Amino acid sequence: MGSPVHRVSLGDTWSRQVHPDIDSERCTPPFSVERLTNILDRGVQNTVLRRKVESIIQGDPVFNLKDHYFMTQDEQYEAAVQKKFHLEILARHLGWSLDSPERNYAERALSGYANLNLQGIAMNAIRSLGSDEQIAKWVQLCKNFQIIATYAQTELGHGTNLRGLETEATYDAATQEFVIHSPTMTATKWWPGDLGRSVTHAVVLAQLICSGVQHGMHAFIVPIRSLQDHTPLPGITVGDIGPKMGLEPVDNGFLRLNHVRVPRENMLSRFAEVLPDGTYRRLGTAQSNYLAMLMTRVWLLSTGILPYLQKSCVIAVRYSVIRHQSHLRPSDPEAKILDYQTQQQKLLPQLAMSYAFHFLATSLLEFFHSSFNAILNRDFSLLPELHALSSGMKAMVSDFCAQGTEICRRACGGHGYSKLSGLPTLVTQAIASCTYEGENTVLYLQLARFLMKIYLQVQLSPGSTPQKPLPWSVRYLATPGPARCTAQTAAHFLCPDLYTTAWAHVSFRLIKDAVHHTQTLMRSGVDQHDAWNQTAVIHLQAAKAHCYYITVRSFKEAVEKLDNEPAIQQVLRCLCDLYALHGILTNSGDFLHDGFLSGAQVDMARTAFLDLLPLIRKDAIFLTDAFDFTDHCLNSALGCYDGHVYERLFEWAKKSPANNKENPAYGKYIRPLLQSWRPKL
Ligand SMILES: CCCCCCCCCCCCCCCC(=O)SCCNC(=O)CCNC(=O)[C@H](O)C(C)(C)COP(=O)(O)OP(=O)(O)OC[C@H]1O[C@@H](n2cnc3c(N)ncnc32)[C@H](O)[C@@H]1OP(=O)(O)O
Ligand SMILES: Cc1cc2nc3c(=O)[nH]c(=O)nc-3n(C[C@H](O)[C@H](O)[C@H](O)COP(=O)(O)OP(=O)(O)OC[C@H]3O[C@@H](n4cnc5c(N)ncnc54)[C@H](O)[C@@H]3O)c2cc1C
Repeated sequence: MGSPVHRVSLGDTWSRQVHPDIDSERCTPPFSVERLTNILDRGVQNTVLRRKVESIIQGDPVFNLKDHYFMTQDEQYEAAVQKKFHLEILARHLGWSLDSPERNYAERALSGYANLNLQGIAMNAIRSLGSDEQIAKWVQLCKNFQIIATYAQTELGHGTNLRGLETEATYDAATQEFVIHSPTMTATKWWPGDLGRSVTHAVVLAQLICSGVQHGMHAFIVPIRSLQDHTPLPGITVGDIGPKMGLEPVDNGFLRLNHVRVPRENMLSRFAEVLPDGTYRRLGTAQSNYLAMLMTRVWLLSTGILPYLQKSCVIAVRYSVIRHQSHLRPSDPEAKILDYQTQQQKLLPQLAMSYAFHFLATSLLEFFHSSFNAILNRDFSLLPELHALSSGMKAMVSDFCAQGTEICRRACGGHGYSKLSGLPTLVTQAIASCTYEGENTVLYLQLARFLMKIYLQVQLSPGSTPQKPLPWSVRYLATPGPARCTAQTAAHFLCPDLYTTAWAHVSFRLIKDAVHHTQTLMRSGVDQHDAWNQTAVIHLQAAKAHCYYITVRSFKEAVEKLDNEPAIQQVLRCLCDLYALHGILTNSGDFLHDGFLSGAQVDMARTAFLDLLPLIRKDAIFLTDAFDFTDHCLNSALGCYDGHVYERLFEWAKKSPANNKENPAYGKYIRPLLQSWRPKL
């Protein structure tokens, strides 16, 4: 086991002793939690390094998070910049370069509490859209924090429809400059993170116009604020967009550009360039400039989105073995709430999802890394699949993480509503990820469009070997499986091949149905675009099923690779079973629709699912400990490693400014109100 001292980090006196209710859960680990942590970290050396970095972070008073929940938005913003600044100084001192593992671990430990993260997304844009010279120049400036940048694409009027963006970049051959301009109110850039009060530069996405001809969305590096005194530069109107649902430390901003001139070299030109005389040369495809979003979507899955669900699981599961409420049997002492089947049914599928998405994000990242260099060298053959898959997976993971964090929050009853639990912050962070970096419905529909194309391609040449092999994620569309599920007992549903086949079947059928509906409409004379719109809900359902199938398959394959870790393989197998069956049960209509499953088989699947709950329940604390989040990073009164929920909640509440100053409302209103009746008493 890893040293608990590493995890018990808040320095509270009672932390030295772990609460007996959580201690007893950790008595006899059936597998090595430490090994599982190493697997999640992708190597023991990474675990060692991560912990070293986390100890440095949590030992430094500037990174203390204790007062965070009592801060105003303004204070949270300032504290988040302070942390970023301090991290930068520390990193220079310790030699942690911006892309180093140490730096990533430090960011993970401070996730949500330090800002200026759009610097990373702007760098993604420069790395994917810039020429080698531009990368060398601008990435270096960003890395050194000589400039602070954001990615400014979304406008007041358009976020999804990128062809509708109104910001203009008109080339002036006389001066060899672009004139960047917001021609209308709705062209105002709206939402970019760190823009409101912090950045000096923005990667601005604008419609390129050369000699009166529009060439679509291109990226331009635009200075926003003076590097001397941080005042907005001439022609720039910039500010904060005001209060939001969450993400208080981030200053999301607006930006209006009034004929701002930037040199020709500031257009990112890997996939398109403008020659000095104004000649436009396209070097990629019309969508090449969308590459920055694709890269960020893949990157965000494991760094920015999944941790919200994992942390929520840690907090809710730990709390659920401390919290006692009511009695399982009248004569028994009050039960731990995690012993109620309904509590297990809420939390354990979320835990299973946390693992499923970890392996999914890992395989997507590997796919991305293996194809990125080819794309940069203008080999776009893998791009359609990568775009479709990353769009669908970003939508699915953020959707489920948003639902899952909220399920965890509600599973903690009243205390889950307290910000001190950490859960409300995690919920609002996860919810934001359903919208940013592509609104989820829109992203699912991108995947659906790809699936329809592949399906039609397969149908055109049924049985024959296609000229080039189908992309790996959709190969199952060429080989439909059995029309009926063969399961005859509940135990049969614990077979990974059986439930993976079931998911492939449902996904295949929904894609087929969606395409069939679209084509029927088109054959009846409905125009192609209307037909798509009138069947979009069905296509959406198909895309979701495909995503579920891919997740089940990647989880199954990841577990199969763990042959040399039989104990861990066994527990992860249970989680994989639970994940697949939970999906079947919550979408049972789709499996019953064409008789693939009978009602009796759904009952069997439910029995298998319910039987898994107590098995996983006994390992639940180990499975959450394995994520190895420090108490500092969880920043939750409910979720600390030591289980001292009530003491911590009480101590933290006592620190509230409301308890430490005179009540201004008393003198002004409460006393006069109470006293207004006095003469009559
Ligand atoms: C370490 C710890 C750190 C912690 C760290 C946490 C930090 C937490 C910070 C959070 C930070 C948030 C940061 C948010 C930052 C923003 O939110 S930035 C703004 C992001 N905005 C978006 O994502 C907009 C989403 N929308 C889109 O991308 C486009 O509208 C769509 C959906 C792709 C559609 O575009 P369109 O031009 O209408 O294209 P469309 O006609 O649908 O498609 C044309 C063809 O191009 C293809 N295509 C479209 N896109 C692509 C593409 N990318 N590649 C290839 N082909 C493509 C289509 O498949 C289609 O192919 P065919 O079917 O024709 O063969
Ligand atoms: C917290 C946060 C941070 C952000 N950070 C940044 C940033 O740093 N930089 C940046 O540039 N942007 C940023 N954004 C903006 C974000 O990327 C956009 O909000 C997002 O892409 C969605 O665009 P939209 O707001 O225009 O929504 P819309 O596209 O207007 O969506 C509204 C509704 O219309 C539906 N809809 C739209 N188009 C279609 C369609 N074709 N088919 C079917 N339904 C459709 C959607 O499904 C949705 O239900 C951020 C947003 C948030 C919330």
